[in-house]
Amino acid sequence: MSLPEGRRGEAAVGVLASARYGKDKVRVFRVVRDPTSKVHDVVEYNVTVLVEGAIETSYTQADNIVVVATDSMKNIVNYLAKVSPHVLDPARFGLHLGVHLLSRYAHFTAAFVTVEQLRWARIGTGTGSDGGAGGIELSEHKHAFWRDGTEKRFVEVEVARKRDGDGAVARVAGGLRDLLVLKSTGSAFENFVRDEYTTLVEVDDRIFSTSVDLRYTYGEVGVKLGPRGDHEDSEGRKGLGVINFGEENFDKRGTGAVHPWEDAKVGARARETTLDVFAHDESASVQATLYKMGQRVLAENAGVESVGYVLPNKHYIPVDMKYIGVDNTTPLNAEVFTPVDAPSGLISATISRAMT
Ligand SMILES: O=c1[nH]c(=O)c2[nH]c(=O)[nH]c2[nH]1
Repeated sequence: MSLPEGRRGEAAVGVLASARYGKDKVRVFRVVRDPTSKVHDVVEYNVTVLVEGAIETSYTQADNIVVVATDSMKNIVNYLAKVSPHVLDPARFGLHLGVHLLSRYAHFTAAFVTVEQLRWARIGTGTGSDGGAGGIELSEHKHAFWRDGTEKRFVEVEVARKRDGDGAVARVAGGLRDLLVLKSTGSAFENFVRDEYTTLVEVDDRIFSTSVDLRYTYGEVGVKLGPRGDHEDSEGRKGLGVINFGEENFDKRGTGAVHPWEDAKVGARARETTLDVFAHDESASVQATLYKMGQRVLAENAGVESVGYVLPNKHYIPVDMKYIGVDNTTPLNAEVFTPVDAPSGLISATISRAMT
């Protein structure tokens, strides 16, 4: 078999095995105003959009005719943030973006969209500023928000064109990153391997702190693609109408009771469950607590197929005060700790739904 040619006509030593491109870290903020109630909803996203398809020649032949500029992809993210009815829901917005990219550009075979959501929470009206909801049943401010921690929710959407015929399949994963938690008891670590390398003492009571990264996956769903070209809805908005999350746009094959576009519920439930297990488990180890979290998330969310956690074990070391005659190391006397940035343990696992 002849090798492809390199730049100066010599035989290339490599072949393009895979190629994917797009825009990373598209920062977008959207406000949705209700003109009647004057209540505003806001979202802030970091969006990544990547595509695959008939783009090889842009790499191998320097042929940009197949390239939709990454700058245009950024524009598409902003445009859909303006016109998509799904913009307030990261999973639906990600699906809309993926479906729109394949509907609009026939030579793309797959789109990979990640939507990371930053936490803007309403300021409670109890904080006493004007603009509060006053007499109506709303205890939170209509248009003032605060950044509720560094935790982020994310959704990863892959929309892949079916090889035969119309439509595409969507694979969706959701989760959260950087949820920092700590408990000051209810955690032990005993009966581990003791050998010539062991210095760690066994403890039946310790501080347990971790920064939760959670990622869960849904079963594949069928998706309809919109008309090719500049599809417009009745009000002339391009890109709308290709997805509406009604039954007619999705087939449920491979999913259970929960669909990926219901991710808002699943994400909130998985977060609550993670916090609940963390708080209440009499932890024998990070590993054992992680496993219980995964089991609960699977049990409570029928459409979820697998749950993965990455849990750093953020060590808090009791300060040795024997030099001054003070006991700060035996379990009940350990009160002053040094939080250790590095090294940390790193415990991860994925729990998949058992085949029945
Ligand atoms: O929960 C734990 N799991 C480990 O594997 C481990 N290793 C260690 O030093 N401390 C801990 N804690």
